[in-house]
Amino acid sequence: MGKERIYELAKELKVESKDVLDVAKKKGMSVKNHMSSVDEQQAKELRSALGSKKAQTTSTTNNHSNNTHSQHPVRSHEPAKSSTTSSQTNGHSNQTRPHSNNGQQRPQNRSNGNNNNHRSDGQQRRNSQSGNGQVNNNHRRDNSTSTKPSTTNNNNHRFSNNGSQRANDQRTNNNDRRGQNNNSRNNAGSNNAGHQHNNSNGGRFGGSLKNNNNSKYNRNNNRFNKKNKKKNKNQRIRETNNKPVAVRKDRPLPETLIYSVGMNAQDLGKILHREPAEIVKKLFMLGVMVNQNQSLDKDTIEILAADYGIEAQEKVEVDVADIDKFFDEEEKNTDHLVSRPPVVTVMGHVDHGKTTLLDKLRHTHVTEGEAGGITQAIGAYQVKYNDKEITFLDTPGHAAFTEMRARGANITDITVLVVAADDGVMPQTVEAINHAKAAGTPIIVAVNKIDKPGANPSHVTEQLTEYGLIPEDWGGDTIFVEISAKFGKNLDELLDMILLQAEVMELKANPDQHAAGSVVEARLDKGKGSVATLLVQHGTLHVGDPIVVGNTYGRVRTMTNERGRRIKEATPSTPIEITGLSDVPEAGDRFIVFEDEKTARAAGEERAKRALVAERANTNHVTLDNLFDSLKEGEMKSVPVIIKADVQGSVEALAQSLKKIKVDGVKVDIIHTAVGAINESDVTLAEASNAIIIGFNVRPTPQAKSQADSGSVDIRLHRVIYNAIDEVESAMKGMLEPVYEEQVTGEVEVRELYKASKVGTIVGGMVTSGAITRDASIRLIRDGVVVYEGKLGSLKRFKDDVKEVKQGYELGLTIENFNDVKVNDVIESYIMKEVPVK
Ligand SMILES: Nc1nc2c(ncn2[C@@H]2O[C@H](COP(=O)(O)OP(=O)(O)OP(=O)(O)O)[C@@H](O)[C@H]2O)c(=O)[nH]1
Repeated sequence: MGKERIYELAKELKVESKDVLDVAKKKGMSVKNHMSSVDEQQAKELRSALGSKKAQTTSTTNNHSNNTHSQHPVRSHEPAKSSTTSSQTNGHSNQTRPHSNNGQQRPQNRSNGNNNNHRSDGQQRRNSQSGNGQVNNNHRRDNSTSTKPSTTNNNNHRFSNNGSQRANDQRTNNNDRRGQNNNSRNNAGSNNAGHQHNNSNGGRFGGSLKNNNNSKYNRNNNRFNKKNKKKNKNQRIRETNNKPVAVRKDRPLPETLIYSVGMNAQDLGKILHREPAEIVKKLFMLGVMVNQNQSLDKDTIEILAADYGIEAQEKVEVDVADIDKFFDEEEKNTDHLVSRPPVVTVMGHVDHGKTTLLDKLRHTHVTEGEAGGITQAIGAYQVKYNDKEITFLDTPGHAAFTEMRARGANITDITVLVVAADDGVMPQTVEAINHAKAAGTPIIVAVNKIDKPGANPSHVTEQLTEYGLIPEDWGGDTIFVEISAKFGKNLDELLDMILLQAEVMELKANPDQHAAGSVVEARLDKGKGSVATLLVQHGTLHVGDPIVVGNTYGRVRTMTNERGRRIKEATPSTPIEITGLSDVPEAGDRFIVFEDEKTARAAGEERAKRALVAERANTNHVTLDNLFDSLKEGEMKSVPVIIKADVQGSVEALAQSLKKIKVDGVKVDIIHTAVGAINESDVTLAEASNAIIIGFNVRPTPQAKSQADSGSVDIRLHRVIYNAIDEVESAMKGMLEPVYEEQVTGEVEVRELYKASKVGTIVGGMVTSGAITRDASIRLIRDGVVVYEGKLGSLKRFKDDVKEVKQGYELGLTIENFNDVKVNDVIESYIMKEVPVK
């Protein structure tokens, strides 16, 4: 217990500070003014001296006006904090116990850590024995009793009151609102008292308690009173009764604090049902100095939780943008598995007959009821054979499509390797084998063009054994089918083999889940917007499904099969063309169906944002590490190229291939790529950037063509990707500055020297190797050291000027602007020769 100031005592005892000072001085205490302080013992003395005086005055007043608004507060409050020795005090305590024990008061007491609780328990029991009437009586009696017990009581009063006052002051300082809360809490205490004593001046009792608090607790109450001084007391009591009680502090802590990293004290306060200020304070005690809005890290939050004695658990944030994760989840979903058609990719070398085979199958083995339908080039289609479906992916077959094909192989179950029987294994045949092997897909070899006169199927088989593809007849396990795609020979056998292989593989999927799959290709259609060919790999895709495809999203607006027929749903292994996406996805992108469009949108937008960030991060920033490269790049020439193609897949493939062209000193700079015809804006862009436009399977619009002609923009149209690449490559080579290489042509040994006043030193010598020419550059070498580099002044054989002197012949020569030649020097002649670009 600390010291107390005179004015505080005066306030408490409701007397003038002067009176307290006087008494103190009389008692020999060293006090000067109202700010002087006295110790605990002295305060006790003063209280008893002044308190008894005061009490006498009060009791007199009470006798006069027992039922009026008297000075109840002082006395009615005092016993609340008192322990008792006399029966009167007991009575008094009993009636006041409910205040301290009721509602808000209890936790406050607990937090104050005083002894009242212990006492009040016992007292409560006694109180209940005496009953309400008794309480009231006690109370009434007490109102008029002497204040004798207050001597002892005051100690306790001080004890408990100091505690609460300290807490209260602190709160008031921290937060004004808190101070008010305390008021309301105190008021709540009085409210309860009010309820209990309603029949016998309970209202006044309640009010008095409040007043008591006001006088002792803090300025807030005074302020509150000032504000309301015009209102009468009853009104005030009513208001007090209606005031919402701040219950926050008393709400229990959650069992587990579920948090996210980066939460601040305010966020945590909400979860913990605690004031943010309390959390800030707690953190301060734990050595973390933060304000309410500062983000907290994982460790801090966990320490805080531990300090509160509760578990902490980090909230698992679901990254909706991670569609690969969702895809994997759908893939792992193995409920209700049913057989699905195999997905087949046809690969092989250029012109070996892939397209012919796919076209033939497409036209001969169409799904029932759809015969005669217009076949769309959607990059994938299904054929029906023996009541079973097979899905064929029409992936572009050129080596330049490597990347896409590698992606395609991921969705492929079986690879059909087409090898022309008249041509045998070629580079892209090997490449296709490697891709299929890398993807782990079984290979069925279709030896094609067996109808051709020069066909040699067994040679093909032999060649393929080198790559591990050994037919069953030869002890291997690879299926070989000899076909003629052009004439449809053995195509049924090929389909049989595919189905057989599929059966062995037990291909299954669950059609009862959200659809997931991959993009086969995508394009921008003038009328329909983004059009994507998707292959459903898991689940069933429905019209209206909210979907995220790569970095785009949307709702499946329309769904058509390869024959342009509208369908409502697509089961596993079905290729379909959909519209309704926000943007054009890329071939090989994955798609996932979401529960609702909002999440799909959020995921799609987030993915697009991340892709943009990644792309930006990829653009070269100069760092110390790449500074040298950048400087070198500064010397590089670039060929700006605009790529327009019919489908996204071709755009990608062409772009990738062009980027891969290696010509030292020149690089391809792809400034724009898009799907669709070459339009005026492409030409404008090309004009501005001095770019070449490469059109793959597309044509320029008439306006674009005339604009290009007048602006002399180079538009190159191709249908074969190789040609496009070749063309760009040669353009790049043509751009290079010629590279020259020194070539030593001959050597002359200096044997004699003649000095001529007009021409300087004349060298007589012999060509020891090669030949020396008049226009060659020369180097004078003495003892292995180059002494001079320059040009010849003259070259003679005997007296005649000559253009060249060959090995073994003597000559005479002069060196331009140089005479310091010595016998035995060697003159080396050389030329700079242009080196062809590799
Ligand atoms: N005689 C004969 N010719 C065939 C056969 N299959 C394909 N051809 C021909 O071979 C040529 C190339 O066939 P495509 O189907 O275009 O070959 P591809 O492998 O698709 O070629 P790219 O698309 O350029 O990679 C065409 O002229 C076809 O008519 C066949 O079984 N027999």
